[in-house]
Amino acid sequence: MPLLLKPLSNHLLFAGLFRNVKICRIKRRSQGYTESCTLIRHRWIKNTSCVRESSSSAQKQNIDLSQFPVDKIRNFSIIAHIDHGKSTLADRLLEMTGAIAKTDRNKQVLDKLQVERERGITVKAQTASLFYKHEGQTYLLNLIDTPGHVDFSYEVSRSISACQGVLLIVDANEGIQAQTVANFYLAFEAQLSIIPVINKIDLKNADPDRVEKQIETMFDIPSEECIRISAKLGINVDRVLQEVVKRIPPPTAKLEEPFKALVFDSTFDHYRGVVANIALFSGQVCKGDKIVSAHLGKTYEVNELGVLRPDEHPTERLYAGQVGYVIAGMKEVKDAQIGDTFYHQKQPVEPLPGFKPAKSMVFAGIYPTDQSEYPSLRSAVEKLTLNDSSVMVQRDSSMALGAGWRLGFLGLLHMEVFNQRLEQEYNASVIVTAPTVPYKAVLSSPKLIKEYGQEVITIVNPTQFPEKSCVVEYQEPMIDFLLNGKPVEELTTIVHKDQAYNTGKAMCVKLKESIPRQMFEIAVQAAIGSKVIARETIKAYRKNVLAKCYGGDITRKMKLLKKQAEGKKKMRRIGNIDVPKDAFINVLKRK
Ligand SMILES: Nc1nc2c(ncn2[C@@H]2O[C@H](COP(=O)(O)OP(=O)(O)OP(=O)(O)O)[C@@H](O)[C@H]2O)c(=O)[nH]1
Repeated sequence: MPLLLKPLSNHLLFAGLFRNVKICRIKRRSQGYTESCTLIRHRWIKNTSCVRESSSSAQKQNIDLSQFPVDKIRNFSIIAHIDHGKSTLADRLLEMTGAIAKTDRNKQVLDKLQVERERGITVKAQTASLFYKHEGQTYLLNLIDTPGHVDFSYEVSRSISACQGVLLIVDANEGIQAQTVANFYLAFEAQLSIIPVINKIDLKNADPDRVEKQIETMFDIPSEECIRISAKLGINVDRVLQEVVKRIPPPTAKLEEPFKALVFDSTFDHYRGVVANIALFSGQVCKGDKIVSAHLGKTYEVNELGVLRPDEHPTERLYAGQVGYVIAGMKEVKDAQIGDTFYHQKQPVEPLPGFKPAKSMVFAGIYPTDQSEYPSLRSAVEKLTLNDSSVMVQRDSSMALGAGWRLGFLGLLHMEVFNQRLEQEYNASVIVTAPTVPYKAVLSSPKLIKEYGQEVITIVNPTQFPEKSCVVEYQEPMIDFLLNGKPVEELTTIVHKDQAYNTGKAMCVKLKESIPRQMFEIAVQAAIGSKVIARETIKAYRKNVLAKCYGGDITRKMKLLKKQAEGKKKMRRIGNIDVPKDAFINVLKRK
């Protein structure tokens, strides 16, 4: 029986009725902005996206992207530590370029997911194309807002692959934090132009001078290159756009070469199948073209393509250097994997390198609460992992809970957000087992070595722990402590992953208290592998031992300098940092 919907006065019927299908989508207008909702089995669920008020200039007019040759394009990401103001700055840039209306309701527009709005954090990178007039020329700026939390850093590394530059936002009060450093290095290693932006200068405790010096010391970027802004109040934000045009180079894409595009993000739309976000490295593509996925070798016909403003805005074509979306009848999740390359059917190209797989740090089992819901949960997990390719998926089963999966996440917050998205976006009801970290076991039993085909195995499921008698040793993840980027062996410690952040933070604080200030600023960092999880900064100090030594008594001056040198000898040198023995004792005693 078709389900009948009675349109309410202030509701707008969006997608019609499907024969024998109890799913309907409507848009309802509430307090000035429009929300799309999905009705499934007589239950209202809020959809993942909120369509915000757009400005009149951003109404769906025809956009001819051919007027933007490569030299009129700038692709950039906004990167920063959590809460330093990336999404707020993105709002201002969208407003200033007319993509959204300037109203109090348009807050963190690029945080489209319900989970992002509820938690007030970004978990998915989002793209928006802006048109910006500068010195009589109109530029196409493609902005990607990224998450700040370490658990979503995979989003940052993927976004960076579609860009030539970044805005590195630093809070004028908090200064450089762990993810500022980690994200800086991601951009630096990708050889992108980095524009430091000191945000929140309106705060009472803002100290932009100090932050400018930090940026100069840590990243070797002259303080004159920093832009001081208040994203909240819109102070000096216009300068950010001017500098994007001036300092970020255009993409090196060539229009005359065959079409080649990198899939840097994908979502699954319940009605239209896979929507792939692509960055065009060369050539052009238009509606009706036959494109091939290099990963699967499958051919698809382009049904729709366009730019994100930040909502989908169809266009006729996309050209080299541009960033947009493409819908090509891909109904299966595996049809558009993130990192895949698309090319024209008749012009095969060498695929782009794609992305390094993410390394899972936390594992948990996920099972449907009711086994009859296994097929629908499988489809939900597949669709969500298309949108979040950093989740590792392995089939699993348990005597008590039945068939399910063992999923690998980048951290506990990542795990929570994934489960919340399963519930909110797919109406899934799941049982999640206690999270564990991956362990390694060095096997001694020849039988087991033969069975696994190797001597060292990784265990992500506690039930697969081999018998103690068959194992030489078990290994678990550990933190290294870094002083100005150099590891300190003595402080390397093994802790449970759950306690890694707290232990790392506490030891960084203790080290900061114990290491005397030196002639230069010192970054004390706790890291797991190359991932920095906590950080403290020891400010620079310049002690002039000759300050009280008046006149030209050279022997007295020599004595003072010798004494200073002897004092330094007592300290252990690590790289270029002097660490007194007491500092080690203090920190280790604390354990
Ligand atoms: N006073 C002041 N507050 C700001 C400014 N910019 C952002 N904020 C506030 O800082 C908080 C975090 O801002 P967001 O824009 O969500 O930060 P974010 O970096 O996008 O956060 P994540 O994406 O979760 O990492 C919000 O409460 C903003 O209102 C500013 O210039 N001044």
